Amino acid sequence: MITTRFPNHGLYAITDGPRTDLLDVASQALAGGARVLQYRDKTTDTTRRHAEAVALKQLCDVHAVPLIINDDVVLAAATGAAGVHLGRDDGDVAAARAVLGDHSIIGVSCYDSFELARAAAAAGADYVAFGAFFPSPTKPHAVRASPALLRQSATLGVPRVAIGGITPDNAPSLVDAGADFLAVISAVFAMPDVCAAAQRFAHLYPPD
Ligand SMILES: Cc1ncc(COP(=O)(O)OP(=O)(O)O)c(N)n1
Ligand SMILES: Cc1ncsc1CCOP(=O)(O)O
Ligand SMILES: [Mg+2]
Repeated sequence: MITTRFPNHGLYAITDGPRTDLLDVASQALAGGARVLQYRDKTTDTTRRHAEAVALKQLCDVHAVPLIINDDVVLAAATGAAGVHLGRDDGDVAAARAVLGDHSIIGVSCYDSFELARAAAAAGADYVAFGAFFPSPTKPHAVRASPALLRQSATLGVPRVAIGGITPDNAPSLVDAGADFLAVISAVFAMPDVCAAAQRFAHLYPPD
């Protein structure tokens, strides 16, 4: 099994399927410089989800990019993905760690809460995610977070991921506030040229 180092910073592209061209657009995002890819599919189609996650894992291996599975520890284990992303309804870090092992990447949603981030870091999360920072086309009712939270969380010693309504135009304010990763769905995958869209985010960070 190929394991891929988790990068220090960059574009964290999150897929927006289900869509028939998933592999093609994921490939374009990676060609454009995405440094982490998350498979996010909120359907219950277990068979398709497994097949797509396997295909994305193979694609990510070619690019030496870690694949993170949203919500689903079992799917992450079954596909040999680099890790899992957990929100408040998705189980805790210890349970995921017990299944996925010490070297897996476990990310945790902390919404607008420093306290959630402190607890996640203490529980062994590999990164903490905050947001939404801007109105999100994907999650219009997401709680809103302030860039001050990114600054405050520098003390936690884990990478900070920003999510929610991020575009190439508003992203620099989050990079300035300390976001190590920009997690983006629509401003990458809803764009007509996915590769070019990814490049605009990738260029906001220096090479790793
Ligand atoms: C990197 C990253 N950050 C936040 C989320 C949101 O997770 P969650 O709150 O569990 O919501 P869903 O994405 O599951 O709808 C994420 N997926 N990735
Ligand atoms: C999953 C999630 N959690 C908070 S906002 C969001 C959606 C981000 O998508 P977009 O980049 O399209 O705003
Ligand atoms: Mg979730």
